[in-house]
Amino acid sequence: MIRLDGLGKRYPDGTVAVDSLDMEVTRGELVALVGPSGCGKSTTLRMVNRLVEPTSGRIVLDGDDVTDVSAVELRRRIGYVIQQVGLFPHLTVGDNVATVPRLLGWDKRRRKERTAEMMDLVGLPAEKYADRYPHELSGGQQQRIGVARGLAADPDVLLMDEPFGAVDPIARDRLQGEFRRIQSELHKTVLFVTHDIDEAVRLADRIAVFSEGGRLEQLAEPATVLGAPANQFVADFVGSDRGLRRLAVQPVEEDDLVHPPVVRLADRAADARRVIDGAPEPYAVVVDDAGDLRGWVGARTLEECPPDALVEEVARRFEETVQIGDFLRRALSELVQHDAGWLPVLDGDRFLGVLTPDAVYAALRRTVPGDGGVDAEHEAPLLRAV
Ligand SMILES: Nc1ncnc2c1ncn2[C@@H]1O[C@H](COP(=O)(O)OP(=O)(O)OP(=O)(O)O)[C@@H](O)[C@H]1O
Repeated sequence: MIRLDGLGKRYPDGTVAVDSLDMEVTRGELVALVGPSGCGKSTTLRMVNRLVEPTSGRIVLDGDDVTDVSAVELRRRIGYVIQQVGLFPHLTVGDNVATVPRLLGWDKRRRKERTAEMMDLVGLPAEKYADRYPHELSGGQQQRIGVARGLAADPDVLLMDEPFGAVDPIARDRLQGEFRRIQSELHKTVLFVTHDIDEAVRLADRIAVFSEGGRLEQLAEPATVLGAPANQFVADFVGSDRGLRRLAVQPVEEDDLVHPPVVRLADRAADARRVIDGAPEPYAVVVDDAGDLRGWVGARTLEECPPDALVEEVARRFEETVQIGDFLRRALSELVQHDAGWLPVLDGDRFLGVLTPDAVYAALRRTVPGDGGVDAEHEAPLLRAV
């Protein structure tokens, strides 16, 4: 979808903002560009829509070299959302959203319909907000209108430069969540500049880590960048708490699970007790005949009830469960919140096993595909701190 071929920018004063960048972004993918200040992220982005002219290399968009495409045509194909410029203060919010459709000569009715659709998408209905002026919106609302404006002409590609940079952390968190939802509906091809590694981890399909001079140090999925940084630069950039960050991107997998004794609803208490006897922990998980989770039962309860009582009569419900594939962060947060030693993991209703704090720790230490960068010894102390 977007291919950068030996792309470079040397500013007239001799500053090499981007050296020779090769990179591909596939259709529907969101790639976050991260790196220290001044490493050429914004320059890279602005070369894609030709706000900055490259001094070397090519940008190929869906097979077309974009230097051969007119600026108007580019604007239709590429949406642009930025933090700094914001909205035109003298235009209403509705007119701001309709900026590109107006430039493209859409008629009034089509513009109005599209504006209403985009404003709904970002949760600010046109009836209420379209006639306001930007200063009559909160910072977070303005950012949302920025996103609506970027999407208004239904571009294939969206370039976003610190789009949520100017709002407080809570509004930022909400905007990120909303943008994830929008992206899961629209599947735009997105290049997203951020200095916030957590934002990149949360939103990106892949993260591109740049160093000075627009050098690409690693381009990989968030879990790989955090779990197997390509080199010391990337490891330092993503930070010493990357072990914790991995919680947000690493899913619970079957191999992580511990398998306690399992009893059935119709088992007798005495039989269930015998099943628990040999186990390291004094409890069993209770399932029905279909293997669906129905609760748990402790050894003491089974001892105290009549031996021919049914498990069904004494089983207790779990307060929380997680699904296979949920992220470890959710699992760990449930374990901590309920002060639980174990958390059942389900596939739909079917019981698969339990996750313990030790199992979460082991899962975080699991090597990720593409390992071979910074070695495991380097990583172990970081994870031990989790
Ligand atoms: N018009 C310009 N003339 C000269 N140098 C420039 C110009 N614009 C940017 N630069 C330089 O190019 C380099 C890359 O800048 P760029 O804005 O792309 O970095 P960035 O990674 O987006 O930084 P930040 O995270 O601070 O926004 C910097 O050294 C910057 O000073």
